Amino acid sequence: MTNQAAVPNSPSLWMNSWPWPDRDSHKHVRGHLGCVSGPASSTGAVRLSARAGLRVGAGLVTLFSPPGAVLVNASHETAVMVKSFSDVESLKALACRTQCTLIGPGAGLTRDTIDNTLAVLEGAASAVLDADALTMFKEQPQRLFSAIKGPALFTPHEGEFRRIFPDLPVSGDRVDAVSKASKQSGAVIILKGASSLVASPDGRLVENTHASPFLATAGSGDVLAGIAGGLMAQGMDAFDAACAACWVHGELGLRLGPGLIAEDLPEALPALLHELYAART
Ligand SMILES: NC(=O)C1=CN([C@@H]2O[C@H](COP(=O)(O)OP(=O)(O)OC[C@H]3O[C@@H](n4cnc5c(N)ncnc54)[C@H](OP(=O)(O)O)[C@@H]3O)[C@@H](O)[C@H]2O)[C@@H](O)CC1
Ligand SMILES: Nc1ncnc2c1ncn2[C@@H]1O[C@H](COP(=O)(O)OP(=O)(O)O)[C@@H](O)[C@H]1O
Repeated sequence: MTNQAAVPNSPSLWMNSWPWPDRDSHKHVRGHLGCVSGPASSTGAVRLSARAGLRVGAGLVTLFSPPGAVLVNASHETAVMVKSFSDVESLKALACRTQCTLIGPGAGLTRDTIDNTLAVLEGAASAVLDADALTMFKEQPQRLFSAIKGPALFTPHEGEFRRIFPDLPVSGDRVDAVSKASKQSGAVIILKGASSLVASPDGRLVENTHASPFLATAGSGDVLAGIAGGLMAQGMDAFDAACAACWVHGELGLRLGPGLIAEDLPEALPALLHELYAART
């Protein structure tokens, strides 16, 4: 047991590290987020992440798309860019040009997702792994953990957490489970749920209860991953970005309430960001 108490999440924990642009900032200074698309039939999830990353302030967001999904991605996107990759080497080369690359939402339960996830961890300066990028390592979690070179954030829901940390029961002491998981893997972890826990390998631990049950809707977690990735692309520490993303995501859920769908979340960000910007010290 860790006997560790989680610190309640609040803007005071991360507001001073929020990456606001300077007067002279240009888009390249504001960071480049890459988001890896799945196949043509499942591109929506990662587009939600990309949109959230752009809204939260990344200067550039590019969808890295397999050739067969380029048309569907390009026909949906305007400010988000689309680049094709045909193999792991070309994906790695694209990820190398980002400050953060996100993979997993809608990636698909295929061997390609394993290879692409490893390429992202090798190429990108930092990485966010969600959904299928975690699930696909359920038979070989150590292979995933060994591939982490830089800051990495995992954003599992409980089902995904159980798959890659089968020895750490989340049905019991969640704080203990997520703390150990973070140390075991070397990644910052958001264990999502009605209350979300954020753990860092260095022992930091925060609990976010600032949220709404209306966030329990398809694609909401994809947006959370995109917010965190967008902040990491702008240079925010992975743990601070994870805490900030949980709070902001929760606040959006509280504001939007009944009728909320995932697409609403990135579009509601500007009003909230205006308030945080005005409140900065
Ligand atoms: N718009 C789009 O394109 C969208 C596409 N999406 C994409 O779909 C793919 C599949 O993702 P997914 O999360 O829906 O399914 P999956 O990984 O099979 O896990 C489901 C199983 O896990 C368990 N479980 C336990 N606790 C849980 C919890 N708190 N929350 C949820 N599940 C929990 C539970 O099983 P049980 O514990 O009941 O046995 C449950 O049956 C993935 O690529 C994702 O990105 C989505 O993002 C939606 C929007
Ligand atoms: N009852 C709830 N109260 C508050 N937040 C919730 C609740 N249920 C789910 N959430 C949040 O909604 C998001 C759901 O993410 P996830 O399960 O990955 O869905 P998806 O894969 O559809 O994006 C998480 O951020 C989670 O913390």
